[in-house]
Amino acid sequence: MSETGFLSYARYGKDKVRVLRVVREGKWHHIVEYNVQALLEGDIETSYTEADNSVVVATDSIKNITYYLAKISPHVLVPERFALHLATHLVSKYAHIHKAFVTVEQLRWSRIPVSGEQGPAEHPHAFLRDGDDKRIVKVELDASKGKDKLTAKVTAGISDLLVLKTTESAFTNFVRDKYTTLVEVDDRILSTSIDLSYTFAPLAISAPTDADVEQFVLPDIVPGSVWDLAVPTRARAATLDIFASDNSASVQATLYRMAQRVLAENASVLTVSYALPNKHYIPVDMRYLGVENLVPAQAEVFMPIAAPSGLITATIERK
Ligand SMILES: O=c1[nH]c(=O)c2[nH]c(=O)[nH]c2[nH]1
Repeated sequence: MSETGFLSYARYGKDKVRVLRVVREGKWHHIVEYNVQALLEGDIETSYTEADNSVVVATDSIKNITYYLAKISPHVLVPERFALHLATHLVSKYAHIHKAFVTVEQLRWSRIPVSGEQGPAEHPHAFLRDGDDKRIVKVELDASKGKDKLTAKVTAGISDLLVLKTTESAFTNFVRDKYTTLVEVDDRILSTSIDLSYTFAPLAISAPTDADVEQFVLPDIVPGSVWDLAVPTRARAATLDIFASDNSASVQATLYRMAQRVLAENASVLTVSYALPNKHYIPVDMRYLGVENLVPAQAEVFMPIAAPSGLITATIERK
């Protein structure tokens, strides 16, 4: 077969591996629910170019490894640590695999509040989905300089955090020309579904051999580091706080303030990126009924517009 193209990029693996893990600590049960994507790169070209499956770790096996690690990993309750453990095992186990790309999406489960004997309490084993936003962790593990010289790039963040405010959002002074129909408003509904991601400096990881996969030792949980669970908590709180309290001149300006706050509060974070769709809510024109509903600060009935939406994105880097 004469070939006109060459393989310039190849990466494969399993997507949407759904797993719920229960950790029992006496009567207190802890859970995490993850959607995992685990992709591999390495000496796999011939599987594409020569139909050579001898270099293919089946995606079914990658799924099985994901469940095995969910069972045995001491790091399973922390998505950054679980993703790193899984990625490290994948590149350590297979000599011809040089990079692993693991994305863990964590769904929200919080303890159901109950009335305890001494007042409000949290239930030890009953949970509630208290939001559609997810915690997202991406690990890119690079073993191309040797299996004992691993470096990991860790990105973490949030997706689908849906918010809305009913005032303290304006949009004025934008370009006006023959294409402009939008009117300036000093008061509007602002709603967005927040996607946030933040990065850390690359980490050097000492790899386990296959034999000690269960004893994988990760770096210590240093306050402010990638392992510090206060980082995701603070980043989410800062994002919500700025969204609520900023007197917004635009999505762009509010985004920038959110990112500055996340950088200021988390010394180990190097870059902060947001993708903010501007989910428009349009005041309904009822003048044909003699009803006023168009004065921005007084409008009461709005039509949510599913599409199109604005989409405002940016990355802010530490100086
Ligand atoms: O905050 C906004 N930024 C924009 O860039 C934009 N464009 C638009 O039509 N409305 C808005 N709102």
